[in-house]
Amino acid sequence: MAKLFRAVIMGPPGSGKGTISERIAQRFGLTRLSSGDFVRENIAANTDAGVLAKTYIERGLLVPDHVMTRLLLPRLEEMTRHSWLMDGFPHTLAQAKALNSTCDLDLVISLNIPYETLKERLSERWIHPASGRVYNMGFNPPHVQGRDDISGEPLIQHDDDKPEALVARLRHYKDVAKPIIDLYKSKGILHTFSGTETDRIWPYINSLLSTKIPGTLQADTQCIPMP
Ligand SMILES: Nc1ncnc2c1ncn2[C@H]1C[C@H](O)[C@@H](COP(=O)(O)OP(=O)(O)OP(=O)(O)O)O1
Ligand SMILES: Nc1nc2c(ncn2[C@@H]2O[C@H](COP(=O)(O)OP(=O)(O)O)[C@@H](O)[C@H]2O)c(=O)[nH]1
Repeated sequence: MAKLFRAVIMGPPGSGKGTISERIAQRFGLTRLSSGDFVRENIAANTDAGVLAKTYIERGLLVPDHVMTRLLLPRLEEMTRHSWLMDGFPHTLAQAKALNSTCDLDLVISLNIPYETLKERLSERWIHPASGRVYNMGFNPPHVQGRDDISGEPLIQHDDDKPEALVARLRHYKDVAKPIIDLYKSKGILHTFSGTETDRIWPYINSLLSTKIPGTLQADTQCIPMP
């Protein structure tokens, strides 16, 4: 039986992880997994891990590694018959190691986007908080200004996306991502894409994945449950 395909997309805030993973999911039929969506779902469902995660998010903090792995790894273990692409996890080396002992990743996409571009994009990013749908007033504006296309509900901007918060977020990303990137590089599965426009990067990602994915989507290799 063909092998399953498991991939991770990494990059600083605003680098296009959400936008590109949506395109990959549509084009290749992978299940798109987003750590932010998992966190929001668990908070909404009041699970133990969700209640705990909320106490950090409310203070503008990242969710600690042990809570994130408790949230995510069981979901991955359920995905035994799916190929997937993960956005937002791992965010730390500890998370990368936990993921490593659960699944063999086939490929990691790392997006390398200049700071000025990130700043511009994030200042124009608007979000529908309930669904996580992302808009950009220049690049992919909503049909009706300030409203989500599907629900019609109001869009919001994250305080985090303001330029004054961005410098610190990017510095933090560089620090935490370096050892993860080194780890994936040493495994030979890292592919880095640089540029200022998603539409120009996309053809390269598309052709890379076309060489890696064909016929790989219906296998039943398994994620091994963590001890
Ligand atoms: N891997 C993770 N480790 C710790 N906390 C996480 C992780 N993934 C998500 N979270 C938490 C902290 C985030 O502020 C929150 C929402 O996640 P997410 O929607 O990915 O954030 P974001 O939209 O600010 O990221 P980005 O700007 O990179 O798109 O969930
Ligand atoms: N102008 C412009 N905006 C883009 C481009 N690619 C993505 N965006 C927008 O930039 C913002 C950040 O993209 P997103 O996919 O959310 O990045 P993430 O934070 O890495 O998940 C969103 O508002 C996107 O709609 C691009 O090529 N040009």
